[in-house]
Amino acid sequence: MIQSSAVVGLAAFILVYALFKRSTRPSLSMIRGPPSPSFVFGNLLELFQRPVGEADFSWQSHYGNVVRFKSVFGEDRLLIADPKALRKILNISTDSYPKLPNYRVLGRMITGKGIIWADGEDHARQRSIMLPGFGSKECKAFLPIFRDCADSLSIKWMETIESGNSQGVVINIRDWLLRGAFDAIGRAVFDVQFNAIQDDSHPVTKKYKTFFDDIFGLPSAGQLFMQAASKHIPVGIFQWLTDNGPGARLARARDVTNTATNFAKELVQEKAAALLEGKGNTDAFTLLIKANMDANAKKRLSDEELLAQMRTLLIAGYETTANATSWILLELARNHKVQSRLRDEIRKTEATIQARGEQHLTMSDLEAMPYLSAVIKEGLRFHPTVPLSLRMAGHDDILPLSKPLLTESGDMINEILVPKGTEIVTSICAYNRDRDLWGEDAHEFNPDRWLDGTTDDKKLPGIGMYSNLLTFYSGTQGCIGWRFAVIQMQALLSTLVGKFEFAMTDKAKRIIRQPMIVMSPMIEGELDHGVQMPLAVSLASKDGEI
Ligand code: HEM
Repeated sequence: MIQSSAVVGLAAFILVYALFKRSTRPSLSMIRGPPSPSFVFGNLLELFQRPVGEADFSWQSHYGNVVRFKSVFGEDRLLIADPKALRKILNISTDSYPKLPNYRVLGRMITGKGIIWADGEDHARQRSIMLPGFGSKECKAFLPIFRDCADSLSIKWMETIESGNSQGVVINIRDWLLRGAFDAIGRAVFDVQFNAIQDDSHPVTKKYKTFFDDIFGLPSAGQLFMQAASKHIPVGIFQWLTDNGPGARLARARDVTNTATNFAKELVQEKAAALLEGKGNTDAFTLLIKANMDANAKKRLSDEELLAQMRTLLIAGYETTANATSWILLELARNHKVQSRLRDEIRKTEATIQARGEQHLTMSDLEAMPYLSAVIKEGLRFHPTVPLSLRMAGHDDILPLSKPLLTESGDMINEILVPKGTEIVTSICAYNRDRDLWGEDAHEFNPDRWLDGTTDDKKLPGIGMYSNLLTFYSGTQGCIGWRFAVIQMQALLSTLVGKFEFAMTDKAKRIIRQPMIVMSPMIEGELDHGVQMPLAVSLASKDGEI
């Protein structure tokens, strides 16, 4: 009784406060957008309860690359996919577009006060210590680890196919790719053997395996409401609520935090001791600790921040890459010609390696495979694993637009005034499907666009970490692990597509892209079975024919 009165009281306070705040702010009413089906939830359910991109693409095609939609209690938010506007937000005026304070509280709950939580100078300081572990040379040096993981996965799939008494079996490839990504992160970033491909009983892999699904998957209307409305709760109180509040999702997050913190503490101590003895390894985290030891006192990360970076790298690095690779294999299963052409390129590379009298692919081999690169870029464009991110206007600002935008009054404008406090969805998935950038067939999976001149770097807007894609975000908050991810995907795809053929199953035809911070595959009608991508897998013929 007391609890429900408190909830009603809190909701009433939020409503009054939200209406007051809104009445004192300049309006966004000139920007067009979809009608809101509900005063309480606005358009949030369309955006976060439907498959990824459905709302973004439909709004983009109706209203253009800047869309006004409603958050809770009729509050305006913007969805932005316009390249020039995004460039200003992410590359030019980053400090004017901070992360949302209430979402930072959620970030702190999941990773601690690390780089995902940090903003402004704090963020720049943390990032400068983390970057040396993820340079081009460092990531290329991880190739043997990625190859090993791909080989171990292949052995498991071969065993499954052989035990299936037939040439083909159905394998939940997403589950295996997740195990492979754990092992890759474990060895390359932490120099730890999780051995998840062999057996996923390590306490860390067990706790993290369904982390995103358990905490962010299939959010109820109430949860979405609370996430958005929490902006009106003072940060200290919201923080206390996430640390102590009831609810299975919060309890799950706290449980994972405890496991991860214990794991991180041991490892940080071990690595620091090894470095002091002059025995440091070349895993990314050792490089990070070394950079920290070498930094001047003002720049140095505290012990708490070091632990937070470990949790951040663990969380940021496995599901993203595993899902991205799964989505590409789904496209190959759907597009046999693409799959076959990729396998031809892999066979030619294998022949070159044999002719050299060697066994393993090198970075130069991978870099000399244009079709593999085109398939990966197209997969990352078409299925961006992190489909959106939120930012807020720190002060009134003017955003330039790449293309004139039609307003409610019928005028065409070339820039928009964004009032201080406006929450902005930077739509990675909508930017990646913009027809002006990627061509009329932007909604089709077509690796050739990267080879036939359709995507002309000179015409693209100069944002993103990789090939003008927004998939790894952009600017000083762009993904630091993008090279790590791309090389891992190169190793995985060249090994797996060389050895196996992938085909659709009845279930795979019902795969949908579920939003859970990352974009994960689920089967329509089987959402309660969790994340899965069941594909038919058989041995690929040696001559590359399917
Ligand atoms: C296909 C794989 C990946 C995708 C699509 C991806 C995507 C992203 C995106 C969109 C962001 C920006 C998030 C935001 O600010 O809201 C980000 C940040 C980040 N990513 Fe990745 N990521 C991937 C793999 C990785 C890997 C493998 C690592 C590390 C091993 C990693 C580490 C990070 C870190 C530390 C940040 C925070 C950077 C900062 O705030 O300065 N990511 N990633």
